[in-house]
Amino acid sequence: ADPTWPSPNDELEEIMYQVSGFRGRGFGGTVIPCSNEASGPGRQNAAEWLRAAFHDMATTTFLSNVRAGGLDGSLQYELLSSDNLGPGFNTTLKFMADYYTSRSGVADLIALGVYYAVRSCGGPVVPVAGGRVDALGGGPIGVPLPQNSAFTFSQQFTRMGFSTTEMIQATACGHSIGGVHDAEFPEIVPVGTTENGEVPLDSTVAVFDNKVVTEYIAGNTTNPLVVGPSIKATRNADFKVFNYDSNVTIAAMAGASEFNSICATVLQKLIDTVPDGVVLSDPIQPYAVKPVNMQLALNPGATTMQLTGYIRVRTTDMGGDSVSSLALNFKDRSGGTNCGSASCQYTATLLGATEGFDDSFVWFPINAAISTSTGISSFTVDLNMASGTTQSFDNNGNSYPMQDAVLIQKPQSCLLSGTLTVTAAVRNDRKSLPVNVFLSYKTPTGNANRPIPTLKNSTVAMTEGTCVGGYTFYTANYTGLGDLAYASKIDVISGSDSSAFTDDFNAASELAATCQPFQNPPSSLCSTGQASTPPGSSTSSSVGTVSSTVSVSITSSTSIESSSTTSSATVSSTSSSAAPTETLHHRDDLGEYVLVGCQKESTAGRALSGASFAYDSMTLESCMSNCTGYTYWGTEYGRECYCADSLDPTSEDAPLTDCNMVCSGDATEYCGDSNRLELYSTTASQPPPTATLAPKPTVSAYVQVGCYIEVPGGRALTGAAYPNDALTLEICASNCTGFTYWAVEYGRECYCGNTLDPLSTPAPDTDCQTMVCAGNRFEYCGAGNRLNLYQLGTAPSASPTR
Ligand code: HEM
Repeated sequence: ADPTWPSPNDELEEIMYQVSGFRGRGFGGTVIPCSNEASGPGRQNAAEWLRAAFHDMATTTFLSNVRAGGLDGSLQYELLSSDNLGPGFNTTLKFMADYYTSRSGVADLIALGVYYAVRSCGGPVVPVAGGRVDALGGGPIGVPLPQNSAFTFSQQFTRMGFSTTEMIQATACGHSIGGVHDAEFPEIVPVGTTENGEVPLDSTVAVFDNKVVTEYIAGNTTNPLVVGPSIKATRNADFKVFNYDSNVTIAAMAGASEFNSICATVLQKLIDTVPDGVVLSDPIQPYAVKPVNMQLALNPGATTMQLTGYIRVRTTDMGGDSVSSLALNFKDRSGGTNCGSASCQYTATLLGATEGFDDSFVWFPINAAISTSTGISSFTVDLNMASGTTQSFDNNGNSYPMQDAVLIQKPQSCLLSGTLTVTAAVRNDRKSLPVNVFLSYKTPTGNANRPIPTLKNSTVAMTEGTCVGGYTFYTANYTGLGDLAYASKIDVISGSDSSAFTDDFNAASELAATCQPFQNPPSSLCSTGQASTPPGSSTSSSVGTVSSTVSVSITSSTSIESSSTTSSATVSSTSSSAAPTETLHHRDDLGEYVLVGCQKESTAGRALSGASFAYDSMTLESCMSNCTGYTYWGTEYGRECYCADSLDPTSEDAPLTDCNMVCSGDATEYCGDSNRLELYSTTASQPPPTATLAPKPTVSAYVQVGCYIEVPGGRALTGAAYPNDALTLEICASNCTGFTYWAVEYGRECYCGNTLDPLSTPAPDTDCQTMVCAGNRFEYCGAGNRLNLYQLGTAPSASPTR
C-alpha cells in the first residue's frame, strides 16, 4: 500500500527517489555515473561509499545475542583510525554532511549511500529502512585487514553476526566495484606500478556485476587481493575469504541473477545491522501521491492564507503524460465543506518531472487561497487522467492532514549573517497556549577529520506581537548561528505534548535576508476565537486592499514591521469602493534596473546562467539584491531568481501577459511564470559593480603567501584535496580548517597541507591572476599548475615551512 503521509521517513524518501530532474535532491552528485572519480583519478566515489558502509558497520559486536554498535555513523569519529586508511571515508562523509538533518541522520545516509552506489553501478535494489540512531563517539577498532588469517576473518564476521557464508557473500559483493590503491596498500599495489594508483578488484571497476566471482572461478582474475604481490605479502584477503569453504559459496554466486539477489540480501543485512534498542522502519517506498513542501501562510490583509507546495505523483507504472491535471479537495477547519468565499477545490496543472533509479514522478504546483475564517484541516487528491478517468487518493482513508493553528510566516522571517528572526501566526483560539520555536542547526566541528557538523537544537519561547484578524503574530530571534545558519530547520509549535500543533522542518535557506512588514493588516477586527472571525464580507478578499471604513492604528511588534515602531493609516471609503494601498502590477523599474519584459527560458539551459536562488519569500527587491553587480536578473515561477551578465541567445521575448505569476513573497508583484522570466536589466548608465576581480590578501584566518608552481608529477600540498565546481576562496579555507596551508588551483581545485613540498617554487603573482574561481567570478583561483597559496595567520612575507 501507499505509505501514509506524513511519515518520519519523508526526507529520506525524497533523497532516495528524487534522483534527478525537477526538485532532484542531487544525492547522487558524486556517485553517478558509477565511474565518477570526483575525488581524484582511480578513486570511484561509488566504491568509496560502499566501503564506508562496511567500515561503519564492521566494528559491531554481537555476543550472546546482544548487539552493540553496527551501522551507526560512528565512522565520523573514526577517520584517523588505522582501520580507515585512505581519503575515501572523509570524502564520503563530507559529501553526505550537507544532507544531514534531524530527519536524515548520518547512519541512515550511509545506508542510503549503499542503495545509491550499488544502483548507480547497475546492481540490484538494496531495500533501505529508516530509523538508525547515530552514535555519539567512535567504536573499537575491528575492520578486517588484508593481512589477517582466514580464521581471524571468520571470527571477525562472527563477531559482526555474519555467518562464514555471509562473510564470503558480503566480501564478493563489496569487491564488485572499486579497487586497491597504492597510496594506502603499497604491499598489495606497489607505488608507481599503475597509471592512476589503483588496481581494480575485477575487470569492470565501475560496474556492479558478478565478474569478481566469475573471473576468480575461471582463474583469470586480476583482483589484487587474490593474485600478484599480495600473495607473498600474505595480504591476498579475497583468496582467503572466497576459498574459506573450498569455493562452495563463491561458486553459487557465479550466475548474474544469483549474484544480484544474494548481494541485495547480504547488503541489506549489512545496513540493517544496528545496535540493540534501535528499531528500523519498514523499507522506504515511494509514495504514489505525496504532498511536498506544503506551506500555509497568511496573505497580506489576513483574510486569506495561501497554501503553497507541490503534489508529487508517481508515474512509474503509467507514463508521465497520463495525468493531465490534479484537483485538491479541501476540508474546512471543522472537517466540513464550507470554504467561505474561496472554493473548496483547486486544480493544478503539470509542472515538471523527476527521475529515480527505478521510478518517475511528475509535479503539480499548489498555490491556493484558503479563507482564514473557514480554514483547512485536510485535503484529498483527484488525479484527472488523460484517458478521461479520475483516480482518487485519500492518504489511505485518512485524508492528507493540514493544520492552520500555527503557521510560519516566511516573508516576515529572515536570516542574515547568522542572525535568524522567526515570525509565526497563531490562531487566536490558541493564544493561551505557549508558542515556541524549535531550531535544529549545524555547527562545523572545525576539524578536517570530523567532516560531519554537530547538529544542535534549541527551543525559544516566542514573543506575542500584533493581532491580525483571527491570528496573532509571534516572533523569536536567534543570533550567532554561524556559517551554516542557512542549513537550519525551523519548527514553530503552538501548545505542548498532545495538544501541540507544529509547522515543522522549515528550511532557513528559504528565508530572505530582510524581514518584510506584513502588508495591509486588517483593521480593528482582532477576533478572539476562530469561530467568531467574521467572514470576509466587510473586508475584500483580494490581496492588497482594505475596503472597510475605519481608522487603522497598528502598534507594530519588533520584527514584523522592521521599518517603523508605530504605523497608523486612515483609510476611508464607501462601502463599495476599495482604497488600494498597493495593487498587483508589473514594476517598470527598480533601483538601477528597468523591466525588459517577459522572456522565455532558453531552449538550452538557463536564459540567465550566472547565479540562481529560490525561496518562498521571493520578491523583485530580494532578487535584485541577490543579483547585485550583474547586468541582468529575473524572477521566474513565483519563487526563483536568476542573474547573469548576458542573456542566452536562445531565449525569446514573450508577451508581458505571460508573466502572470505573483511573487511568493509579495502579492503585489509579478515574478514571471513557469518557463517565463520577469526580466530586468541595468539602465544605460551601468551601476558600478559592487565587487571587482582582485587578489584577496586575507581569507578568514589565512593570509595570501603568493603564487607557487606545482611539484612536477606530484602535489605541493598533500593533506587533503577538494575539487569543487562552485569553488571559492572561502570554501577552500573552510575545507582546509585545521591545516597550516591551503591553495586553489585551476579554478576548481582546493588543496590543504601542513607543509609545502620543497620542490614547489614561487612564480610571478600574475601567473595566478588568469583564472577566476568556479564559484566566484570576483576571485582568482590559481591557474593550470599554479597554486594561489594561503597560510594560517602569518604575515605575507614569511617564507613557507617546507
Ligand atoms: C575480509 C573482509 C575484507 C577485507 C580484508 C577487505 C579489504 C579491502 C582492501 C584492502 C581494499 C582496498 C582499499 C583501498 O585501497 O582503497 C578494499 C576495497 C574495497 N572494499 Fe573491502 N574488504 C573486505 C570486505 C569488504 C566488504 C564486506 C565490503 C562491502 C560489502 C567491502 C567493500 C569494499 C569496496 C567497495 C572496496 C573498493 C574501495 C575503493 O575502490 O575505494 N569490502 N577492501
